Amino acid sequence: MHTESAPNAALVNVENVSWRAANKSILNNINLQIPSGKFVGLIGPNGAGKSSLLRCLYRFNRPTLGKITFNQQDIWQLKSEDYAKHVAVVLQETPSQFNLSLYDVVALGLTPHKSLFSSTTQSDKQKITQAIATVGLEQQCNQSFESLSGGEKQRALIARAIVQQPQLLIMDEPTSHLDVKYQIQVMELAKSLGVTVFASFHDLNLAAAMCDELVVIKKGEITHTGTPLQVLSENMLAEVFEVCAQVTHHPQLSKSGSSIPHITYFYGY
Ligand SMILES: Nc1ncnc2c1ncn2[C@@H]1O[C@H](COP(=O)(O)OP(=O)(O)OP(=O)(O)O)[C@@H](O)[C@H]1O
Repeated sequence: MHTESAPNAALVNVENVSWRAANKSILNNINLQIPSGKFVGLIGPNGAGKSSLLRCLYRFNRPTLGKITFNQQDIWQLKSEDYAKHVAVVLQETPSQFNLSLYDVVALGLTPHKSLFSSTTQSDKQKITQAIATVGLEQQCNQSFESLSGGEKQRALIARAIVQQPQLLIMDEPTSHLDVKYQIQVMELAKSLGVTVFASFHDLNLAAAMCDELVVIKKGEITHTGTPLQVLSENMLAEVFEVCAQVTHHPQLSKSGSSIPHITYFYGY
């Protein structure tokens, strides 16, 4: 398979995807492109279909209709181990890791790249140690994964993704249990990897600050796409999220120098 994409070419293409479960239409005719190298946020109210769409992208849900391509190849035509080499997933609920140490969990990122029974090389060990240092968890290296705090667990899973060296990082609400500092830290860490990221958010101000592009989904359909400035309008917030809000500008500019929208919510409506 191709492993390189030109910057801004679509790494992922979602074409006319619908997904039904329990006799209900959950996703309805989704069309979406995720450009290579961009940080794309998926936002929408509870039950809109964010996790369902992300699950289609990491092959947990098989679309009922339509097609998803990765580097122009249908993801269901790829061998699962090939897809796993290129796509890392960080979820909201940290899975139980059977008494593994933080180091062991991060080392799991190598699994898609290794053949069965092959041993860990010196260079593998270096990659693991380096990733742990990148997320600032050297002190916790031998601690059991289960004993880490929520923020440390999420950072460990990002370290696992760093070791995996994916082209695409999918994150489903990875910060919802974290305090403000870790919310920012985990997302900035994901951004610093320089890979394509597709992440769902509930915190719209965090999404505005982190994302190059936003996709809005409501009742299984995409309603808006564009830059945070284009998408996060007071009208959209009223229509899609049913809140009364004022959108102003954040005092900081984004790294690319563009204005970051900032939402202030009004109460009592
Ligand atoms: N396997 C399934 N079987 C039946 N219904 C499902 C299944 N998976 C999801 N749904 C339903 O699909 C709808 C969308 O769920 P989904 O988890 O994708 O929404 P979401 O936007 O991620 O929501 P939230 O913000 O609350 O996490 C919900 O009504 C949910 O109950």
